[in-house]
Amino acid sequence: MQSEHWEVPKLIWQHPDPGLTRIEVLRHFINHKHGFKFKNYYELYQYSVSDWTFWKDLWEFLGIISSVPPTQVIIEAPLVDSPRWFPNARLNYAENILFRNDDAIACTVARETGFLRHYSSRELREMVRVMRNAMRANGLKAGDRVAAIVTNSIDPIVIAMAASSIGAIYSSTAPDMGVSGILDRYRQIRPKFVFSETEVLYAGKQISIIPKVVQVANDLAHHGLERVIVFPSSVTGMDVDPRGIKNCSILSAFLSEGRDEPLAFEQHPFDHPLYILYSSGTTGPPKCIVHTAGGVLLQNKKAAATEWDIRFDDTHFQYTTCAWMMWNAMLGALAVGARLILYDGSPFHPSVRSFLKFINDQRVTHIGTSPRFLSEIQGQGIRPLDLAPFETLRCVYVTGAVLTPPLYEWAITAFPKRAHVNAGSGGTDICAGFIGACTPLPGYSGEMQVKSIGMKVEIFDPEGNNIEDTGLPGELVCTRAHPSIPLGFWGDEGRKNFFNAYFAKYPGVWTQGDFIVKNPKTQGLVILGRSDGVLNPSGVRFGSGEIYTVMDQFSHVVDDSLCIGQRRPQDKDERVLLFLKMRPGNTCTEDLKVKIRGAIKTALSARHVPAYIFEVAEIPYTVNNKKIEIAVKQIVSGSTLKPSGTVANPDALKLYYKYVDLEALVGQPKAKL
Ligand SMILES: CC(=O)CC(=O)O
Repeated sequence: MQSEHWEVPKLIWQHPDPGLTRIEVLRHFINHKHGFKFKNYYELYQYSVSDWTFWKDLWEFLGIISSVPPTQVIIEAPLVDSPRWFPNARLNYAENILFRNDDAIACTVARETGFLRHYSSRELREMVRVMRNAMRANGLKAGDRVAAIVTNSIDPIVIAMAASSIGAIYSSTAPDMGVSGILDRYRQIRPKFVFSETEVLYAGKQISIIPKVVQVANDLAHHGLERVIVFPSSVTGMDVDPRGIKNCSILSAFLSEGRDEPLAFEQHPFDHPLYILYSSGTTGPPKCIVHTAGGVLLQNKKAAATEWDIRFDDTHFQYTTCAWMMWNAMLGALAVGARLILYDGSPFHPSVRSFLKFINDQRVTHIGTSPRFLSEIQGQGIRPLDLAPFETLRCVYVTGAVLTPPLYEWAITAFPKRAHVNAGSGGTDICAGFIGACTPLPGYSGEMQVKSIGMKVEIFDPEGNNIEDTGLPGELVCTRAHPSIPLGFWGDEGRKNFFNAYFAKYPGVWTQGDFIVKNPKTQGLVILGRSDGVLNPSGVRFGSGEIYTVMDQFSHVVDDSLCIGQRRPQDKDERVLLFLKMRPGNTCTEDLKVKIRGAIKTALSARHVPAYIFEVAEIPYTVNNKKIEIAVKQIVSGSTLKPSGTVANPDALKLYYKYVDLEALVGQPKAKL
């Protein structure tokens, strides 16, 4: 769509008192400090992406705790070389996250069973102290790796903060990941310790993960692992017998090995490694992305404070596993003095109604969720506001996939008007956001509001021209350094894989792999899908997100959908295939297909109409709840794939092989309408 065809979508957000927002306070802070006269977010943003001093301003504004404050902001270097930030500063990440030391609740652990346990910030620090001392007694030192197989509970925070207090590097996976997925990751990073829970509770089922831990421990013993530390889940509190697991202790025994020393935070450079996260490739070994302590701290505290406006004593609930970067990112809320809700389990068990009431009862101020969750409750005909008033709720942040306009518009009526429904996009690659919310600015249906402060995001055409003001879609790129560019990939000799992952497409420019468009009328941004999943029938390029938006109209009968392009070696052109997973009791009738085709034609164009629509039993997802489009596209185009441990339901991929030979299956494509 060219610039002149864009419209201003429905207004869905307007702050009643924009001057009170933290991002506005940051603007005044910077104006005052430098004598600038920036009038609005956009002027502040321009400064943030053209003058490195912005990041020092931000450091001061956020009150980053350091033993040596920075004097120099950056040693400039090409992005691909991960420029050094704040080279002379010394700080500790955990010291910043655990800055509160009082009786206010820092974390609340909750489970499907109704289990609830609060931890004050004083208790949390004490747990970290004991863990740190045990780790030190067992020889953990800066740069060593500590890995975990854990649910979202208090334990991963304690382990990660204790590791970080020493300068060790923390990495976690969720217990639902398969053995090969865990080994693909941890064999590469060679952890010294692995911490693991022994059972998991999900959708009412208690599952022992001991057999998995045995396999992981025995294998990793050949890859540098010195100790396995197991503990029962906080819900069951069951006794654990560590005898079948190599080099294994139970947590209480491990903790008793530490000396009684006070909590201390070792001071390291800003770019000291903190976390290893994994790229969610659905085939091939995962890439181990090494993130820096200072970069993650500055970015995640920035987002908590200025993007979501989380404040001291607020309550933040990000629904996530410990395998998704949103777990790491949510710790930014602790760094501003808020409480975290740590929930693990299904949001639908015993019922989504009780889950929503729990959010209300815990007086949550900020929820982080996914479009999938919202569309599920919408599809079930549940409107949260009918269940509870959500009196404290101020923000509903949605990420992980595209939040479509119908879902946006439903969400603003489903939650209180005061709650800022907004969407953001970034990724594991930077452990931060590229695009997100700006509370004082108006928000429009289907659009993310702004480029995040400090993030020089542009939209490129295939030749590398910036096309963002044309209204045409292109590649999301980042053309300037920011503090959470990772150090690189673990074990990536010569940085070859790092280069190929982000810099092969445009020289010197970070390519994120998202297909994006900007509405020139509002400056709002819309992710249309992953750029390697772009659909391209007869030369019309569009993202699957556009089809999913239309599919929201059918959410009462269609549970989920997957839209991909098929192009086999013998095909002259690509064709669009749409797969539907129906809600129980519904089938994909010819009549429904006609309605879907008609809706797509009306909303988009005849060129967007799928050549085929099929009912399938399952849509494949990654363990981080992302639809797997690329692997399905490859399968239906004739490739045979070996799914990686990142696929949550690998058997679902098998359902798609039969669509390679479509002609045998259904004959020639029908006329489109
Ligand atoms: C912030 C994000 O972009 C999170 C994700 O989708 O992985």
